[in-house]
Amino acid sequence: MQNDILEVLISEEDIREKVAELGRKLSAEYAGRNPLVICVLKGAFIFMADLVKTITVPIELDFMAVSSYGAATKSTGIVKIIKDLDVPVEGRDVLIVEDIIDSGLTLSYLIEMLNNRNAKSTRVVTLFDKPVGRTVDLQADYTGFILPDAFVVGYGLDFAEKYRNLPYVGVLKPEIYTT
Ligand SMILES: O=P(O)(O)OC[C@H]1O[C@H](OP(=O)(O)OP(=O)(O)O)[C@H](O)[C@@H]1O
Ligand code: HPA
Ligand SMILES: [Mg+2]
Repeated sequence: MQNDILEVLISEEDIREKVAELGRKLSAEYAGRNPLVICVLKGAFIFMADLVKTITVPIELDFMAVSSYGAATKSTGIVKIIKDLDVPVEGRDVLIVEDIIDSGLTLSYLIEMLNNRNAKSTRVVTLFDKPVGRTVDLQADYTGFILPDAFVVGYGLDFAEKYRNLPYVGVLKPEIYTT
């Protein structure tokens, strides 16, 4: 698995520090409130698990599974809901937890859905942001790292369902996805 990585972009230690910093900011933002924290599966599962341990206000969790990449390195543009939320969001302060914002299509779809369901507030925290990939105008409220224009894997991020369990984020060797 490690042999398929061209370059480590962000180390395990750098991720740990950044997650703790985001947790401190979110704890301050949500002081006195009880947000509903939504994990966008599958990619955000590791970030979600690490992040919520650093948030010091009471929260509730829910999970949603959406997919638009499949075994490709470009978004299909079609956001497929694989699992919807279990609880209503009406009147709730919602925090969406994403691993990466690339084209922005997944998030714009989710934000519209939550607005239609009358969430009280919707904020987004993403660990990674690839601004050059954007096809829709959209920004997270909290961002960990800005990434260059390369397909990355690890810390939850996959290529064709592999590499999610790498503890760091790295660039995949192009021959892995071009052959
Ligand atoms: O901004 P975008 O271009 O929409 O890309 C970001 C989304 O793509 C990935 O999910 P994917 O569809 O690969 O599903 P996965 O989380 O199960 O890997 C990632 O986890 C984000 O949810
Ligand atoms: O660079 C990426 N890697 C893995 N999954 C992704 N989904 C959007 N961008 C990426
Ligand atoms: Mg994926």
